[in-house]
Amino acid sequence: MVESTIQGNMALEDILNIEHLEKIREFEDNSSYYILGKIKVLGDIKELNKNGALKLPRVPPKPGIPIYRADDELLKKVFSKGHLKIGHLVTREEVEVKLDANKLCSRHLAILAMTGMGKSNTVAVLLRELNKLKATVLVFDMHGEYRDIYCESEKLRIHIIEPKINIYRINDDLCDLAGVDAQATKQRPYIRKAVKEIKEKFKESDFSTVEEYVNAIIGKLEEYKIDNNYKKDESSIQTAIFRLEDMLQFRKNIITLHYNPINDIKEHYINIIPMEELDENAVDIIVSYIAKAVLDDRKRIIIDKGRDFAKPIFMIFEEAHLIAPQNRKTRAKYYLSRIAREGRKFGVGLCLVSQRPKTLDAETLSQCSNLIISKLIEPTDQKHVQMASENLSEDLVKQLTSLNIGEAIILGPCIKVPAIVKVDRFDGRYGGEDLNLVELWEKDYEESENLKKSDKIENSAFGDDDLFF
Ligand SMILES: Nc1ncnc2c1ncn2[C@@H]1O[C@H](COP(=O)(O)OP(=O)(O)OP(=O)(O)O)[C@@H](O)[C@H]1O
Repeated sequence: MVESTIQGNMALEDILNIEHLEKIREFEDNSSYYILGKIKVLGDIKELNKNGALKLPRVPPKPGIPIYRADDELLKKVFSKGHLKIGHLVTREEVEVKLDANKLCSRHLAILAMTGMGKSNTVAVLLRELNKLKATVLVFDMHGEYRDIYCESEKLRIHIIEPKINIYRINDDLCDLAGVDAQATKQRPYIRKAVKEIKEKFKESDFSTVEEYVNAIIGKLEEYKIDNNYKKDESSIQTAIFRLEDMLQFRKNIITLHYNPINDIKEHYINIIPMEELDENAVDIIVSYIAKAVLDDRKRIIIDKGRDFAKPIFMIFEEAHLIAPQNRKTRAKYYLSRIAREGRKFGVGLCLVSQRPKTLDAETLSQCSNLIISKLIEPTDQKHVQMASENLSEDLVKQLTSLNIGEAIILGPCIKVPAIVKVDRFDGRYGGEDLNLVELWEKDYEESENLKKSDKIENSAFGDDDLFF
């Protein structure tokens, strides 16, 4: 791979001022210019022909040997043998780049780029390609971008899972879901005590609705309120009751009973969980609840039935820096890093999508061996990614600032050698695309003008006394 080139001219090397330059220019001709290319040896073709792998030769090439432009057929052997058609080499339109789906999903993936550089488009292309492989995918769709995804070339199997949480199955998170302050040292123990006593007395099946269950907890708290032993905490207990009543009122669309998210996941479908209406706290609780349920479920399948019965699943987390932030403890971060460490053995793959890599948890990011990185100009973002991924070399980092929209450096086990790829434009529609504001203004203005005209016509034609009743 030619990493960089410079152009020079021996005759101009020591020029000190413009007059000299003008004089020299009268005599020089094109032959005095030279181009110097810095190359990186990617591997030995003989090995490639033998077993399709690119092995670095032990000995560097001799100085002065001829250099040839690699022909497309050779490049196709390196880049076009995978399962997932993601695009083509940025310098070779005819050389398709196909990624190894096994290595991509089992060794996890991070899709990183500053905003507007094509992350969601890349996700949409991957979803289409994974759908062709009948993959089971679960997308935590923070902006509801993929809810209405539509592809021209491929009938996508899409299943929408409205975010829900079975609050009988959670304990401490119940206080958070109810919005009990993390420092509420009195409310929390009382809620925990009430939940514990209720669960000792009743099974989940004893409650037909989530209201019944929450009101049972509130009933318990009411008992504590009139109990002399807890008199001193009466106001805290009352506040806890208010919080639970608020939860019933404001979170009723996401709290439920008798629900296991695993039963909601359709195998071989792109399962999308639109989370645009949830606040950060609810997102954290739901993402961790589902991520834990998936990991436990896939583990149990392998432990009970063996690897041949594994049900691989690829989970995509948009806005991953909000879910697994670098400097903040969240539930979801704990489960994401567990999946990043253990998921490979149980067929659970992770894809983190972020436009703020420096705020993404470095430990979780470092478990993503595959990277699709588009333009990152923030040096702190670049440094953070480089520290988290040993395969991202200095020379590749230098390329990051010059990438255009839709161009990405792809590296890791999913591709034989790092490459700069022009990602295909998704052939369909997803929610994140840039709006054509001028077109929308024009259309909306015309519609409103036509509306005014038709109102005028209506009024003038009928006038007031002609209205038919
Ligand atoms: N591979 C591509 N080829 C050509 N144009 C692209 C490509 N990917 C994205 N674009 C253009 O860039 C725009 C933004 O793309 P996209 O929504 O994928 O960016 P993004 O990084 O997800 O942005 P955000 O961070 O805001 O979600 C798209 O509307 C499209 O016009």
